[in-house]
Amino acid sequence: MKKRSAERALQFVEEGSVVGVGTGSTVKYFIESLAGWRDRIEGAVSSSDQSTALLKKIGIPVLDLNAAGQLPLYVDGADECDGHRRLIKGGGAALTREKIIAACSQRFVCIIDAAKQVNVLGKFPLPVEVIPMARSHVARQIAARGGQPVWRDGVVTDNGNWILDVHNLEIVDPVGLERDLNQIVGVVTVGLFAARPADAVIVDGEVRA
Ligand SMILES: O=C(CO)[C@H](O)[C@H](O)COP(=O)(O)O
Repeated sequence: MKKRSAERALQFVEEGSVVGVGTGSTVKYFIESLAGWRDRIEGAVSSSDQSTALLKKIGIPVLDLNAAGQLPLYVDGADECDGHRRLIKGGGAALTREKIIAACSQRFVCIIDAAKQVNVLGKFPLPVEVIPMARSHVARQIAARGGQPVWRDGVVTDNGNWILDVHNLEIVDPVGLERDLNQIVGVVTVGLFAARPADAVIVDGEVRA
């Protein structure tokens, strides 16, 4: 189902464009299908070292976002998706670059399988990227808000930071929580994509606008 969603996303790719590419096992299928478009796109902007390596392997030029400017399309997976196309992302620890590329893209197409769909976000632990020296401070602030932060020990993001996975959250106000957690000193990025949700979601190969 992940592969079907990934392949369907090709219909959004524009001839001669630069494509924003996310991270994860679903995106891996998208990158594989993008191989057929190698000569029809200018290149890709990648959200992680992992995706960069895969893109280069199939001969797609990886461009710097600052040089590429605004992108017509960003394709990425998600860990959870609600009925308003709001997402939890960051299971692969690439949330910061993913959020930056999403912010720079006209259309964000999210590719998932049906198991990722939820009514209320929060069953999947919410990833929060933190500056290493602020880990305990951020954890205390999150605990004071009722969350249960767990350090993803041993994981260092592509930006050299650490991840806290926050359990026990029933996220009834995703935009409010995203804004609130963003205010905590030491937080780099919250894995809630609510203020800027996806524009379209492909579930099991079916487009849901
Ligand atoms: O946010 C992500 C990486 O940071 C991924 O999109 C998310 O974890 C989904 O991954 P997968 O497609 O492997 O299920």
